[in-house]
Amino acid sequence: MRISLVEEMRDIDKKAAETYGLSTAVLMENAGHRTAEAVVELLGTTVAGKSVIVLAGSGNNGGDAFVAARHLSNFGVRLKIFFIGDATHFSPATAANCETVKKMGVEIHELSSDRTWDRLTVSLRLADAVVDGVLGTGFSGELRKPVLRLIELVNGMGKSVVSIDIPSGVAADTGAVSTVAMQAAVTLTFGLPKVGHFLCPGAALTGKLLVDDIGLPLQLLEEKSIRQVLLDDALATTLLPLRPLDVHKGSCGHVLVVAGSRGMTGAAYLASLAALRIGAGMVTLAVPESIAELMEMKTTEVMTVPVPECAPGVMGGDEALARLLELSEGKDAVLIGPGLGRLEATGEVVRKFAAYLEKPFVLDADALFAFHGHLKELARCKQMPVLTPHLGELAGLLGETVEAVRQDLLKCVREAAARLQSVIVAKSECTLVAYPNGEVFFTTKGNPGMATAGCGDVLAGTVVGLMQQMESALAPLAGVYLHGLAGDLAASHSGDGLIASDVLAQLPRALVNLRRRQTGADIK
Ligand SMILES: NC(=O)C1=CN([C@@H]2O[C@H](COP(=O)(O)OP(=O)(O)OC[C@H]3O[C@@H](n4cnc5c(N)ncnc54)[C@H](O)[C@@H]3O)[C@@H](O)[C@H]2O)[C@@H](O)CC1
Ligand SMILES: [K+]
Repeated sequence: MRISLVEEMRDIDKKAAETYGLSTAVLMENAGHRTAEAVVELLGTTVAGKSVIVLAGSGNNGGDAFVAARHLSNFGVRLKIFFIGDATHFSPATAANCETVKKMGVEIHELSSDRTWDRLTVSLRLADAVVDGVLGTGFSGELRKPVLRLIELVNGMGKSVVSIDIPSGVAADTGAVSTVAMQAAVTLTFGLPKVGHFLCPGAALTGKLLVDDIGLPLQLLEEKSIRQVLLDDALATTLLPLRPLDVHKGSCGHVLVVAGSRGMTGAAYLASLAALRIGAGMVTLAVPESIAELMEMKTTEVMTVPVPECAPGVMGGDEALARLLELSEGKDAVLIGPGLGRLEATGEVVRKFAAYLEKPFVLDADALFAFHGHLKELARCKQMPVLTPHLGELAGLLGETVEAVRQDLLKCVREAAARLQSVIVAKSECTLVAYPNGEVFFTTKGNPGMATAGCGDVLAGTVVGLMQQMESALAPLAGVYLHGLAGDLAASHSGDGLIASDVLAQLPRALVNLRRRQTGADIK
């Protein structure tokens, strides 16, 4: 499924009317009807006699709310509509639907006097649910004062809110909130989900997201010019080919992991084991020579190779580079970075090694730090690098603050992927995988418990471990999906106390889960 920006959704609506003869009135009818059904689903089957407050603004989001009110009234719900805005701005479809509910005798109050605000406060206390049709995708800028007051009032009541299209006050293109926004229990969106449903704070305000096509032609919803794609189960199932019967350890990929320093052996362990656990045939782990023996003891299936040091327990210097170049011969994919340390002598080796590589490789953690102030070198790499930064690392790499990066994360990663000619895996509540051609994949797998040391090392190892098993450019997608799935499986036991080793341990089960989906076998 694609994820749309506001302009793209407007374009779909326009084409629906001009090319397919589908009027706004028809789409609004479907949107409002489905909203009423979503309220019924929330309240349970016996809605007759239940009390619902419908909040309507003067845009088409309000028009959807008037339609929903008509259907809810027909279902026997006790209903009050509170209107905020300027009725002279109604579109013809919104005006017509407002007139219809008025003629049906549904109570409509305009929030223009203290008395109506008082009435709303009392009605909200008694309400079983609230329908939020105040602002949809047409909202921009700072909330106007009366709307801000309304949203604060509703949020303060703690009622179950069904938001139409998007929680009022959330910017649909970014998920940003300027002051406040409605806290929804359920959001019912139309045509395609919007970017703001997936990125925080919008994602946290959306509640359960339902997507309804409201009858829009599939051709419009699958328009290739929409470059945001949801990495859902259906898409993930197509990525990783089944393991051939005559496979051998050489054909599944021999991976080189360049990682670790004194005090950071865990990162090297987690990344190298993750590559094996996701199905790579062999893993060679290159670590600073003084910790090599320790790593030998720590790992069983991983082969350990010592690399010359520039400081105690830290790899670096010309000899280290020579060793890495030699080690990369015959390997299928390379991961550089977890726990390497941030000495300049190490960074120099990382940059020179990356520039030399002509095979798929991942740069993570300290290898990303090595490129601070050297962005042009990234763009000049012979092989397109895969970068796996968390938002702090991404901000550091781009010389921005985390707040600036978060402000419009989609735009930021999309531009960075093009500028750095790299695949960027931006780890967040919704990990984004951005390609230099402008395509960005969103994943909702994973959970807040995974915000813990070492999970990034597991992800980097997962991605590199997949690179020889599939088209290497798609490995970040399969890797992010399987790592998120493993995290969800681990969270079902460990919850917020989850640690990176739990995720590592669940990688094979995530893989089994994916295989069952691919082969149609029962999923447990
Ligand atoms: N064909 C279509 O265009 C369809 C649109 N639909 C609905 O239409 C919505 C989009 O409708 P509109 O483009 O009319 O926009 P909205 O209804 O989202 O919002 C426009 C209204 O918001 C007010 N507003 C904007 N910024 C504000 C601010 N900072 N503070 C306070 N008020 C502000 C404007 O004054 C205007 O009244 C969608 O979200 C969806 O709910 C659905 O009916 C399905 C079909
Ligand atoms: K809304």
